[in-house]
Amino acid sequence: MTPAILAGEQLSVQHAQEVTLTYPDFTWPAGTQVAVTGPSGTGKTTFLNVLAGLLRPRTGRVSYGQSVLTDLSEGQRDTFRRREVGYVFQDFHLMPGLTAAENVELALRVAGAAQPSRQAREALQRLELGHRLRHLPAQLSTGERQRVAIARAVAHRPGLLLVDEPTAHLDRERAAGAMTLLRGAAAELGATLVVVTHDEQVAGSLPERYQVGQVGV
Ligand SMILES: Nc1ncnc2c1ncn2[C@@H]1O[C@H](COP(=O)(O)OP(=O)(O)OP(=O)(O)O)[C@@H](O)[C@H]1O
Repeated sequence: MTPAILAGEQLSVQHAQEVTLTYPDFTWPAGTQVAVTGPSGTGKTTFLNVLAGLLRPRTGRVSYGQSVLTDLSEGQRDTFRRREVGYVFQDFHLMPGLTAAENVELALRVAGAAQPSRQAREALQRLELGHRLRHLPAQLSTGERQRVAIARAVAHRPGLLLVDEPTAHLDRERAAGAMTLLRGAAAELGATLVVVTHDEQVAGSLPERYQVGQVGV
């Protein structure tokens, strides 16, 4: 994939009649690594979902290179997400009935990868999970499950890596390790890394910060 400038302007999202979330404008060159911070409930996860094309904002536009994400049809946004986006969910969202390798392979197939099973194996090996390929998520530690989720998110070489609360389930040492992995993976791809976090230490480990916090009614 070709990493590209990610930009947003005049963004707001309405979830329900009474909740309107507004976002500051941003322009992030390819390869930017940014922490999204702000009080609970101000719309950080919602923001990631807009960037992923999972959610259409009420107002404003998001562009990624030449594509205006907010102008795309739902089908086009699905294609964008499968090809350009790697998303590490807070609770990982691994398929419980699939092994570690199958979880990564499935994402690669969906992204149209040429050799999904070899690429899945290699992605897991790079994250030091070569000895866990045939394990089910329930047979893995929390840190290992997270590494599978990271492998799944980066294996198709996305230009945009979105991560929700990567350290929520980890102790301090593992949290630092997870951030090193994510930053290294993004740097290797030249991808933009957007990390939602409550953890000041995590936020401080990233060079840029995007503060979310205005809730309108
Ligand atoms: N699908 C939805 N339908 C209605 N309201 C929603 C929906 N998703 C989120 N909200 C509301 O939108 C607001 C922002 O939610 P969001 O999860 O994006 O915030 P957050 O900053 O990530 O929160 P936290 O830090 O607690 O995880 C909250 O008030 C939430 O209740």
